[in-house]
Amino acid sequence: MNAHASPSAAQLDPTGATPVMQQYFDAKSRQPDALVFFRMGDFYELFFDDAIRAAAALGISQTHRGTHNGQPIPMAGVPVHAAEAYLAKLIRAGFKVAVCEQIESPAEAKKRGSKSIVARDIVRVVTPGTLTEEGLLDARGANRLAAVALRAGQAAVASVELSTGEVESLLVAPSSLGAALAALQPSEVLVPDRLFADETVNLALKTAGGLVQPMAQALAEPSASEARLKRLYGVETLDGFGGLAGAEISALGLIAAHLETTQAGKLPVLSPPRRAGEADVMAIDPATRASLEIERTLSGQRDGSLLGCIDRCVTAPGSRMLAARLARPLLDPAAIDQRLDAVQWMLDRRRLRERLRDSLRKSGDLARALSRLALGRGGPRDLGTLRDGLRTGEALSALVVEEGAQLAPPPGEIEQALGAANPSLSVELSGLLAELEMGLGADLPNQPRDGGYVAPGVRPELDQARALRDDSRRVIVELESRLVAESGVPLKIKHNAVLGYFVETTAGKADPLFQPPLNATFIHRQTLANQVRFTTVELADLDARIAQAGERALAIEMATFEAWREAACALAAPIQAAARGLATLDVDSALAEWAEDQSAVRPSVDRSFCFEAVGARHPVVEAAVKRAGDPFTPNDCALDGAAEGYARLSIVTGPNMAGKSTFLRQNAILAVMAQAGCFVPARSLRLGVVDRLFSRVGAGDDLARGRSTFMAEMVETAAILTQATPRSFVILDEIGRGTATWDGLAIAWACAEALHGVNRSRALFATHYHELATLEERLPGVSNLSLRAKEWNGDLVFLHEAGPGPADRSYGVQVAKLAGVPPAVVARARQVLERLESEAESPARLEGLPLFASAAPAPTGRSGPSPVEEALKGMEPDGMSPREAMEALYRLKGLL
Ligand SMILES: Nc1ncnc2c1ncn2[C@@H]1O[C@H](COP(=O)(O)OP(=O)(O)OP(=O)(O)O)[C@@H](O)[C@H]1O
Repeated sequence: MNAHASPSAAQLDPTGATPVMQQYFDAKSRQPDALVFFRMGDFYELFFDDAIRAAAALGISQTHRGTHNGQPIPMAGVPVHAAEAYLAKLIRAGFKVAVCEQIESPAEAKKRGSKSIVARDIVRVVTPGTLTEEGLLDARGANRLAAVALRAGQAAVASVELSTGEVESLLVAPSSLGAALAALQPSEVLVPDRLFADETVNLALKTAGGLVQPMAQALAEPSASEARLKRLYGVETLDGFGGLAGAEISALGLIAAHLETTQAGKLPVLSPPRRAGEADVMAIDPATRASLEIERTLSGQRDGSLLGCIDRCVTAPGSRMLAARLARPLLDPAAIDQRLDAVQWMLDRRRLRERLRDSLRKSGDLARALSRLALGRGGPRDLGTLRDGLRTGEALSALVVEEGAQLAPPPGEIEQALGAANPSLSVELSGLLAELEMGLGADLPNQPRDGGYVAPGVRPELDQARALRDDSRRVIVELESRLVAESGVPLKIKHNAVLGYFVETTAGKADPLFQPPLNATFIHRQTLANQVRFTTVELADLDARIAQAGERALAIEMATFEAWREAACALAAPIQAAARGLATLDVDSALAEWAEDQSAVRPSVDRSFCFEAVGARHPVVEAAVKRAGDPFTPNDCALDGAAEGYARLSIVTGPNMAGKSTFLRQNAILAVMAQAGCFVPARSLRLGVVDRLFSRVGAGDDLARGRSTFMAEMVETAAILTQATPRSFVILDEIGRGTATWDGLAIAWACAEALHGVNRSRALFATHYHELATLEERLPGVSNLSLRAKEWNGDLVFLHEAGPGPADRSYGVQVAKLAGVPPAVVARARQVLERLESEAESPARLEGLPLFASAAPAPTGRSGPSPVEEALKGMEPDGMSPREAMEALYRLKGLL
């Protein structure tokens, strides 16, 4: 990562190292590609190459500690109490960190012999996908560890959200790997070596983002994977998970292997894998997802994305669930209706909704707290989060009853969520809640060893130890005044970690304490520049009693914590269900809140091929336009895949800046929102479910992958033309604009014809090639739409209104003027334009084109294979790179 001269410790010969460094070498050899955080007292130390790399990444100083084989050992360290912030920085910079802890106290080590050093072991390897700490996670964002595997022609994407214990497995066609991964937005992806070497998979991995971890091929082998998976879940057979396919077992097995190493044997509490099929969710490829800015803007921000705009959730788990819904809209109208019923119910009950949301605000992140507890990283504060979450669940059900809303049974989704979140319906959960309510004190520290969190009156032996400790402290105060009175010396009793309790006085006043008779009572301990410290037999005795009582109190607290922790982990499944219930109620009420605010309506989703939007708006652009004090113009859009009621494909024209892109995107976003179960910003929407959504809107250069703008555009267009179905919804913006005019027009023309006649998808096709408007007369399912602008006193006024018919002209020169292009250049452009327009041939020459060019060629009467078939025979798709495949496709097209 950084230039450095020191070799990695993993390559050094450990012979001759001190015993502590032997331990270090041993740890490093087990995690050669991770930075090793080696615990030494209050610091995590890094050595050799790790020290140099970490010091550079963290901006901390690097020093040396002793020598190894005659060379100074580079060292850098971070204090244990501040380690989390440093860890976060290293993980973000792309490092893995192995935490090597002292696993016994120095006193325990001494028992084995005076020369023994404390035992150390790697207790965890921190990677981006295995984070669970609050400080390291984005509260409103998911943090998924994914794995991909391929077996018997099927691909699987498995994922786990370790911080909540959710596991999922998805079986897809290998060509859909990219889309499936993009929907998950993993932080880390595990991939078997062999698959990593595959160019297409590699591309999909790069697009999805996250740290890619190649894994030994052997870890993905069937029997090894199965065994690991059984171990992870503690089951004898995987049958209970409902016939996992081979690829799924491999992918889940990779996750199990990774968790075994990184969690050093501590088992997380995981829910059984939730199976999702490609058939259940709308496929949205990575380019479409990015261009519609569903979860993030093109520059990677949540603010300004669709999610950022509509998210009114009051809890972080709610926001995560909403993000997951938008990432994967559903396909089944009945399932979509269930979600919409729940939003409608919340919308109809404003007062109840407000009270529910107030209550939910106090609920915290139940699932993440539970996960930390299960992994042994949790503390009393996490138990407090469990208590608050369960208490909220109880309060919500009570609220619903209070408001009389249970009289007519709530929709299934609400009823189920309320039931799961309500601990009073389960003896065990209500028992745990009662115990935590009673047992947890007011101050809840992060670490169990900080003590003070078990409430008084819960454990009599704890109360006794505390009383003894506190009583002794009172005796110390008395002792101080007594010693002052007896000695006549102004002294104080103080405490520190090294000496315990001691008597302190200033150097100038200390003399009498060294002289008889006082020296019989005061025993000298330490002389500093300005102070002298003593102890007395009585004080030493009290010190020991206080320390013992304190230790005893802490031991009782830690044992109590452990008992509660175990009780909570034993109830992992119902607690996770309660967490999901609370998140569901948050999402449903937040969507209702947003719908009320934005006058959004319930969409009607069915199995037709219709798309009928009336008075629709783009939620994000509308918000931006309104912030600037302007109104947003709603627009209608009607398409019919069956091309019966309306056209299947609309050619959208209009001047630059007229609102074409906004119009295209808003209709695609409406489909996403409706199928995700949200109300939509429109006066009405009727939608026949969309199986795949494609958007090719203004791609930039993809230099990282060595593609020009035009090449990137064509790759995306090729994907659409090969994958879009009659159920799909396609928006294409200015196809062909990145090349010579006539080439561009020709490509745009051919694509429109293919979409209309071959793919038969519902499509909006924005273009500046006005020649395409003539397609309306040539093809039965094509209509023209345009976004209007008018000239007013020589200036252009945008109406942002979509209406039937093509645009009359481009107004490009007027837009250039609006943009502040110097007047002389604008005037010259006008001259050139007039000249070109007068010379231009009429579109009549297009009339020579054959109708339905994309239809299959007529039979030639020849009996042998066609040139296309011949050429196809000679092709070896498995050995082709995507670019070669594209080129081959063009060659085939050329043969037609
Ligand atoms: N329906 C609308 N109501 C109000 N303002 C709108 C509307 N649609 C778009 N706008 C405004 O117009 C601006 C330009 O819109 P958009 O980018 O969609 O135009 P375009 O026709 O695609 O332009 P170009 O052809 O230059 O790409 C938007 O940023 C927004 O501010």
